[in-house]
Amino acid sequence: MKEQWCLRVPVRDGEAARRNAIAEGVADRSLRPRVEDGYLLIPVLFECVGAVTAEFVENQAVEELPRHEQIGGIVVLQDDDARGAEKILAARPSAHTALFATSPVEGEFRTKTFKVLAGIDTTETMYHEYGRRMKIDLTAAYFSARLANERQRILSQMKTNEKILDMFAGVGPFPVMLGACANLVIANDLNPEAVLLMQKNIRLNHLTNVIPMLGDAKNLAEILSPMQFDRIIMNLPMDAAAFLAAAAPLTKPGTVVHLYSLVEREGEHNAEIFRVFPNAKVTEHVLRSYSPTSWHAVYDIEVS
Ligand SMILES: C[S@@+](CC[C@H](N)C(=O)[O-])C[C@H]1O[C@@H](n2cnc3c(N)ncnc32)[C@H](O)[C@@H]1O
Repeated sequence: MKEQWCLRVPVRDGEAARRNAIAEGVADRSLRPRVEDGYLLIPVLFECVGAVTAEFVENQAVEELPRHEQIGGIVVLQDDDARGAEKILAARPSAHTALFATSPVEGEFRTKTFKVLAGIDTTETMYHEYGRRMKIDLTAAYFSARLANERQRILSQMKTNEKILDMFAGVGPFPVMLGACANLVIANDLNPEAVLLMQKNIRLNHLTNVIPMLGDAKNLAEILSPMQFDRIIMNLPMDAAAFLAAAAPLTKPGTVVHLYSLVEREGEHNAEIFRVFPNAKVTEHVLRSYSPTSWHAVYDIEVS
């Protein structure tokens, strides 16, 4: 068994990690895990090497490593720490590159710049999420693995034959994840690089009902009317509420709009939501804290 084809986790976390790897579809079940020097080596399918999800990695024991997030084969460190980066790559056989973000998320395309701290000089990787594969390029287009659970929550709410619009689709994580259960997904983004990656991701996942679109969300009603959608995803956390009026003509009674936003108080967007959708049923969920005074929230807006 080649060690670089295995996940290496402390034995005490081994059973949970093995179960996760099987659930994620990355474990090679034809090979038996084995113990070596206090670690459990879990064989990984060849096509999944370098591509385990951030969520999976967060479940592993990482206390002795510098803080980092793993997206496919890339680890992103919180600090500009080249020695720490080498340590992480040595401990994470599934990772090929360690990066440090040299800018915040910025610009219309919500991208970051990165410095390579260790490993292969690339910002591209293959990311796996609940059995789906996605090509990611962290400098070319926005991507975050942190909404993986949120995508499953939406999937679990879907009824059969839904028509879905994703107004800010990026490289397509929501469309790819929801596509197999939908009748049709229209997936729009302003960033041409994101749309190119999204096209690849649609193909990679053999979806024939997801239509990628390059455009400004503010023009979607004009282009897509008289279509009406069962579900609309609005994931532009700094500004999505400003696009509610643009989404409104594409809704009907019963449409559910999922509006993602960074907020500093509960109900921050209620006034805007009720102005555009009077009598809507609105539920707000906290997804995660973003800073000591703000958090990432999703508003589920059921149009009446
Ligand atoms: C926070 S990212 C979300 C991407 C994707 N939904 C995800 O979860 O990974 C926001 C996306 O909106 C796109 N965007 C920004 N302004 C836009 C606009 N006016 N019309 C369409 N897309 C826009 C950006 O290019 C970016 O890909």
